[in-house]
Amino acid sequence: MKRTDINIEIIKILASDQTAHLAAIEKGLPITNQFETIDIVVEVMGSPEVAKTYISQALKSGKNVVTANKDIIAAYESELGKIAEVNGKDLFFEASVAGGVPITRVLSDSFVGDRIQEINGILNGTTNFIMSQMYDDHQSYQDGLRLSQELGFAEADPSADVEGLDPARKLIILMKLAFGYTAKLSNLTVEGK
Ligand SMILES: NC(=O)C1=CN([C@@H]2O[C@H](COP(=O)(O)OP(=O)(O)OC[C@H]3O[C@@H](n4cnc5c(N)ncnc54)[C@H](OP(=O)(O)O)[C@@H]3O)[C@@H](O)[C@H]2O)C=CC1
Ligand SMILES: N[C@@H](CC=O)C(=O)O
Repeated sequence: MKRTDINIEIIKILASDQTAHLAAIEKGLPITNQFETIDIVVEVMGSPEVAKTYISQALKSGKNVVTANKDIIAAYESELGKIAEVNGKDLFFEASVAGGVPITRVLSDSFVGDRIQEINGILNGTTNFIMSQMYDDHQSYQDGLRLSQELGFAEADPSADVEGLDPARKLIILMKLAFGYTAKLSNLTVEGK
């Protein structure tokens, strides 16, 4: 974090099951099961329902939460946002959509006085990568998908990527931020392989 002058120090890593991490603890990693001692919860588990419960409980317990979970944010941002507000905490989710750009903070802060007409972009890296592999390198679809999994672009279950659900969820998040419109997945026409 040189350019921001912010020093982030990871003091503790929360893991409920200590026995699963004995080797890491022996190596000196600061793993704890004392939830009360954590200030900021970073949720990058990806398990939709469990993660929603954890995020909600974390906010209610007075923790700020950062999540990359677009499934949760697309479906429950309003609900979780209210919980954050009531508890005087922050819920940030920049990595949930185009984190490398980035866009969520720009939409909610920098463009707050602007009227946005439309949003265009490639919202799924996996399918974009697969198609580039097929077109540029004449790879098969399966090889492109396997490589995208090996490189970590694809979700743990890549069906959300290749069936179009992943970009649809990202679009829902962007629509809320850009137009104040809360869409449901069932409102969208989604196509994929
Ligand atoms: N991959 C990417 O480029 C991007 C991913 N995201 C989002 O980030 C999140 C994580 O994605 P990704 O890193 O690819 O996923 P991975 O599956 O690679 O990693 C998920 C991690 O969470 C752990 N985990 C899963 N369930 C639980 C649980 N119930 N309790 C504790 N730990 C758990 C897994 O542990 P174990 O391996 O032991 O099961 C694993 O270490 C998802 O919400 C995804 O949509 C967002 C933007 C980009
Ligand atoms: N699986 C996603 C990862 C980032 O959101 C993608 O391919 O875009």
